Amino acid sequence: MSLYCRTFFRRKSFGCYRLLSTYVTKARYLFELKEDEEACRKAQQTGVFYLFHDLDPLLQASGHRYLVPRLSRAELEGLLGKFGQDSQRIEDSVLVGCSEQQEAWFALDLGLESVSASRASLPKSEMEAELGGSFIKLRQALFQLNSVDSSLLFTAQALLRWHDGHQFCSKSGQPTQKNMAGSKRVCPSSKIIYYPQMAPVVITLVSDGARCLLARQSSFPKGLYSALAGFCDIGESVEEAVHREVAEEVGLEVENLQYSASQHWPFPNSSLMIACHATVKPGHTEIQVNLKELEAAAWFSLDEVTTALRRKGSLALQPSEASSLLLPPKLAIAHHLIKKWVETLSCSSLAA
Ligand SMILES: NC(=O)C1=CN([C@@H]2O[C@H](COP(=O)(O)OP(=O)(O)OC[C@H]3O[C@@H](n4cnc5c(N)ncnc54)[C@H](OP(=O)(O)O)[C@@H]3O)[C@@H](O)[C@H]2O)C=CC1
Ligand SMILES: [Mg+2]
Repeated sequence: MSLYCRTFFRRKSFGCYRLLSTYVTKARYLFELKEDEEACRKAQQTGVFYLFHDLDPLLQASGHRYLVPRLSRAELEGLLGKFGQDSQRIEDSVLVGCSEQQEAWFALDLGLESVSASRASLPKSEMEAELGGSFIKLRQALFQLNSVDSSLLFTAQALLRWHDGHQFCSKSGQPTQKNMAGSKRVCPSSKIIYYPQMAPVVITLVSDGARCLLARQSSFPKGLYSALAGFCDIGESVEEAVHREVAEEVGLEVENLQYSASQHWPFPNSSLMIACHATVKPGHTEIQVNLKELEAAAWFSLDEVTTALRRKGSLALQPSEASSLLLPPKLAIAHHLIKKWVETLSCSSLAA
């Protein structure tokens, strides 16, 4: 019995430690798969595979929802055989997680061409017919997926996209090689190791104590307003990025920064969203919108925001509501920032 299994069973007998020990066991197993090529190759024999085609995940419609099918190794080999591919192609997969029982989960894109290994894109519609599903844009499928599936597919897509864009070393120009798990790429010539990257982005909900500041870009759906967001510049701390972005976008100075939460966000590439609350200095609330960045920005009252939060299916409005304020969907961290602000303000006004 391996060290990991022993830990799992010993801790399992103490009910309250079960969750922690399962989590630790999984984390250590995934670490092992990233570090040990043979262990990862072995895990590919018993693991399951999520399929993508040109970064679009394979989904199956079930009523108004989408299910995310997974293929066993044998099913995947059978599929590849039908398209004249051997099982070597499975080594293009990237590790995206594992179950509590240490079944490893991989993602494999059969639509992207691998330049260095000269692997061709497999025909999309023939594969869909074979698999009884469709490769659908993740943005389009987002609202029909449950949160666990969407988070897994976000991760898988981000990792596959990163590998697709890093097939060559930027110093030597030579092809880079993926490790088995897909947690890095190495250039055999320059010896440079490349790791998957995320761009840090700060997102801030600014309040003046009674109202919150929301803004929109011209690309947003009509009526949609969100918190202020912006990419961190190189060399900046999160605090510096928040101060700069708010100043750049709406011409205000903020104080009382409070970290709230974070989120991986896949659009347009991989970002790490760092969400904060902040307030403006008393009396300094006049907005000066930077029209190069935003279409509009305004202060919204607790009532206006509460009403908008209550609105169901917020991105599909009735004609009578066409001029109403719309807020970001639940899966966006901006939604949670706004909801938290409403809850905090509502509690403090009740207590007063
Ligand atoms: N999950 C959520 O709740 C929310 C997520 N977001 C996300 O936050 C991100 C930032 O928001 P946004 O207001 O657009 O950002 P910014 O205010 O920083 O403006 C975007 C511009 O920054 C430049 N830029 C600088 N660094 C990067 C980089 N690493 N990647 C891409 N562009 C960069 C680009 O300009 P140029 O191309 O001209 O060089 C881009 O057009 C977006 O990806 C957006 O999807 C935003 C709001 C809510
Ligand atoms: Mg911005």
